[in-house]
Amino acid sequence: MQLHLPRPAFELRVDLELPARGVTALFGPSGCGKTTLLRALAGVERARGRVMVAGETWQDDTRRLFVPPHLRPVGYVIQEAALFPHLDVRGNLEYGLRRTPQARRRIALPEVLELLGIAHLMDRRPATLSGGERQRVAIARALATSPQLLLLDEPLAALDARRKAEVLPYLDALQARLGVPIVYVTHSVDEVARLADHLVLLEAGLVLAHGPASGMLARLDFPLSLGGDAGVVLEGTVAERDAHWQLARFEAEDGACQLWTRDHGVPVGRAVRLRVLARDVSIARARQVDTSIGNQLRGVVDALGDDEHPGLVLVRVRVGEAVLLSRLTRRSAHALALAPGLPVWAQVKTVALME
Ligand SMILES: Nc1ncnc2c1ncn2[C@@H]1O[C@H](COP(=O)(O)OP(=O)(O)OP(=O)(O)O)[C@@H](O)[C@H]1O
Repeated sequence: MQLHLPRPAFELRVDLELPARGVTALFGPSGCGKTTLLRALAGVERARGRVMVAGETWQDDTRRLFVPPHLRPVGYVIQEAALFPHLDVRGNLEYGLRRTPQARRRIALPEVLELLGIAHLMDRRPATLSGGERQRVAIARALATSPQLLLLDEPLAALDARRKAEVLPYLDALQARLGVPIVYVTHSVDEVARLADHLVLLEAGLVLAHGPASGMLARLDFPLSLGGDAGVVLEGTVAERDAHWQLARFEAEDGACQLWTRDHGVPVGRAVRLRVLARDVSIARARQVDTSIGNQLRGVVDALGDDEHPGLVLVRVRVGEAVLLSRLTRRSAHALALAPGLPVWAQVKTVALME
C-alpha cells in the first residue's frame, strides 16, 4: 500500500508491503495515525495512493480506481464494538452473513462460533453480555462476512486484564485456523508479544520501522524496547515435560536456546512463544553455581543500548539464533566490561509461556 493523507495538523505517509498472512500489529504513540491508516485501508478515510490486498486492487489513484468501503471485503472491529442492541447474538451474526453473497462465503459460521467460544450465547441480547463476550461476538460478526482482511482497532482496550486474557487465546486460534490476515492496532507491548507476527512502528504518520515481531522487539533503537515491558519473544516448541517437578522445557527453533518454565500442560511438540522480559535476565561472565536460577544460557553480547533511565542499560545477548535482552545497571555493565563479542552467561529468572 501507498497512502498519503494530509490533514491540517497531521500527515499520514505510508509506503508498506505487509505479509498476506498472520497478525500485523500497528504500534505507536497516541495520535501517530494507527486508526487513520486502518480507516484508509477500509476505505472510510479517503487517502491518496494505492492499496492492493491479495492481488486485488482496492484503490489506485493513477487508474482512478476506488472501491467504496461497503464493497471492500474487510471485517472491521473497534474498541467498543457497536452490536445491534435490539437483536440477539444470532441476529447480529446473521446481519453480517446477509451482507455476503453465497459465492463469496468462505468461512463457515459454526467454525467461527466454536473458535470464539460463543455458540452458547446465540439467544442473548448484547446488553446481557460481558465486555469480553461482546468483543468476541463483534469479531464473529466481522468474520461472518468472509473478509479477506480483518482490521482490529484496539479490540481489547476496553477490557480489564482478566477479560483481555480471556479473549487473547481466541484471537490466536482464529489466526491459526482461518488464515485471514489481521491488521491489529494496539498500545500494548504485551499484545504485540502475544499475537503479532509482523510489527509496524508508526510515529507522526510515518513508518519508523517494520519487520518480523520477534526481531522488532529485540531492537535497541526504538521506544518499543524501553520501559518495564522491554523484552523479547522466542518461538519454538515444548521439547520435554518433567512430571515430577512440574516443569516444561522449551526449545527455540535452532535448538541452541533451551529454557525451563512452569508446566502448563502444553503437550510436547506444540509450537509456543515465550516472552522473556529484560528485567528477568541477568548476566554473568562465568557459569554460576549454587544459584537458584535454573536457566543459564551461554551466549555472546551482541549490542548495548540506552534504557529510559540513565542508570540502566539494555544488553542484547545472542544465544544461537535467538536473542535475549537484559536490563542491568550501567555500573554492573561497566564492572563486567560488557562489550559486543564478549562471551557471557545469561541467567533467566522467569519466562511466560504463551501457547
Ligand atoms: N477527522 C479528523 N480530522 C482531522 N484530524 C483528525 C481526524 N481524525 C484524527 N485526526 C488527527 O489525526 C492524527 C492521527 O489520529 P489517529 O486517530 O489515526 O491516531 P492513533 O495513532 O490511532 O491514536 P490513538 O492511539 O490515540 O487512537 C491525530 O493527530 C488526530 O488528532
